[in-house]
Amino acid sequence: MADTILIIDFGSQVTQLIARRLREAGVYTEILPCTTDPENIKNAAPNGIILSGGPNSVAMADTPRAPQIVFDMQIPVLGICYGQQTMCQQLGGRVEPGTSREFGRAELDVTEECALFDGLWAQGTAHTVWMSHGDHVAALPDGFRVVGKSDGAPFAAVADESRHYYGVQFHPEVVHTKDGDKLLSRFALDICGCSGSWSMAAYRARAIDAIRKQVGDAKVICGLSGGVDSSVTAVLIHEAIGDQLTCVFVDHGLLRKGEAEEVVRLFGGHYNIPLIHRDVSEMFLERLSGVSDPEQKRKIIGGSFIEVFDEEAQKIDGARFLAQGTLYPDVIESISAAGGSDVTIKSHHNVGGLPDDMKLDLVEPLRELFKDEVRNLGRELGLPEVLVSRHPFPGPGLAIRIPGDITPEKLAILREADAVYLDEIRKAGLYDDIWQAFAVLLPVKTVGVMGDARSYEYVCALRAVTSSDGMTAESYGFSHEFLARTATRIINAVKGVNRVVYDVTSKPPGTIEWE
Ligand SMILES: Nc1ncnc2c1ncn2[C@@H]1O[C@H](COP(=O)(O)OP(=O)(O)OP(=O)(O)O)[C@@H](O)[C@H]1O
Ligand SMILES: O=c1[nH]c(=O)c2[nH+]cn([C@@H]3O[C@H](COP(=O)(O)O)[C@@H](O)[C@H]3O)c2[nH]1
Ligand SMILES: NC(=O)CC[C@H](N)C(=O)O
Ligand SMILES: [Mg+2]
Repeated sequence: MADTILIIDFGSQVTQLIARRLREAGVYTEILPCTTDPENIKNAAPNGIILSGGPNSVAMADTPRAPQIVFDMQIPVLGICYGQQTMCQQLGGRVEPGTSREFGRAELDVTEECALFDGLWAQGTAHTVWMSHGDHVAALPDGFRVVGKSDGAPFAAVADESRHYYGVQFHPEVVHTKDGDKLLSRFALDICGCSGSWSMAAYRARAIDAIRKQVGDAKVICGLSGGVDSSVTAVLIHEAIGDQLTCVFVDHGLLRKGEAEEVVRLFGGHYNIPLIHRDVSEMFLERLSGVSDPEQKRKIIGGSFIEVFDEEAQKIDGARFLAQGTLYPDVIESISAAGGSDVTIKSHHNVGGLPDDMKLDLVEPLRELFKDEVRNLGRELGLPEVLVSRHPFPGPGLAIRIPGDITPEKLAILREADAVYLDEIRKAGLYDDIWQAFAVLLPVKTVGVMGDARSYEYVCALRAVTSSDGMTAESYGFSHEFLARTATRIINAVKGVNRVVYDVTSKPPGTIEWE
């Protein structure tokens, strides 16, 4: 069994980032909700435990606490934000509510040396950290001492080295906390004694094991879009269960130009996995006709996808499972997690857009990973680089790139404009510098002058972003010359567009897609 750090989740938006930082440090992690049965904590046999942040207030009655077993196991514990607060209170300290709020950047003064900071942050130095709290620890339990403070948190870092207990009010897991990753790695490797030898190869082995256990000798169908996530999912599952797997590629009429042929060629050519190609474009377009609300579009698409998968499953005797390339960002944006803090931003078709009465059970081996980790897993599995480094393309396709209602005419215009845009990006050698690029067709017509005549046509917006995991993103800084050239080519080549604009919004406050 690998070294394990257990994360007890109190519902923070960034709990998964703790897991991710530990994976980067070569440490295997498991996340359990704070309401878990204490037996599960014992059975995980962790080397150490991290208590996450959360939206509740320790100062209120009936808010979650760490199961007592956490403190009975005599292993190192690190409490982060809510985790620090509840740890201090449960061990005999006190938390004060709502007097000194800190959100965003703060300065941590290291007031004393401690094992957690060893070799990293010296006494008397100050460091930029990221805070997000209203409550703070106001009295320490026996055995603890303060080792760092900030303006809003007199007990911003605390330690009881004899028991190997540590607490921080700031969030070491977010990139805005400088060297926060090193702090977490120090906790896992030096304080908990993990070896740091866990890797994507180990993830692959564990995932394959879990897939075999879950599906037994049943048959599985896998929704394959030709994108990175579903390709990695399919190859991983194929490695686990071989010919029990059939892939289904759904052509919903919302794909990009030439995409269906490309998927069949890219995937069909490389792998020995049966691939069913279903053309259901008429059904999708009919159901979407006249619908302009983004969430309604997403629900219709999610439901229709499942209908097609159900039909295909029935044709394959005994197919009980549906595999999807769902990633963690799809999950966090779509549903409210155990702690109840996550708000719904948009219903990703494969999570929040799923119907309630699903017949197939889900197999989602990538559900805890971020995009760049999936790419590394794909490389580990030997997928070709052209597949692994493809830009993401959303399941609902062009439907969420045409604000307002969708018509065959608008789809045709968008397909052409998008193809020209991507061709220009490839020609300029920029494809791999950009995380995702696409065109959007706005439901707005403007006046232009073309060949001395008046035109009255749609506006096309171009979007390109850089990102590492899609959770945050920045608009890509094209040269003006590139944008002007591309705009000219789109207007010349695509009938129905007479104006092109570039979207410079980052995420947040925008999202990557327009709906
Ligand atoms: N056209 C499609 N046919 C079948 N399944 C699909 C289709 N589009 C999406 N899916 C399913 O929905 C999942 C989520 O879609 P998503 O776009 O996030 O992933 P992807 O297409 O595999 O990868 P990428 O993010 O690189 O586009 C996919 O992994 C796949 O299982
Ligand atoms: O498969 C998907 N089904 C969806 O419903 C969906 N919505 C957004 N996306 C993709 O997710 C990433 C983040 O997008 P947003 O910033 O727009 O939420 C970007 O890469 C988006 O393209 C989706 N992918
Ligand atoms: N991010 C957190 O864990 C916040 C903890 C608690 N809700 C507070 O405001 O102090
Ligand atoms: Mg996709």
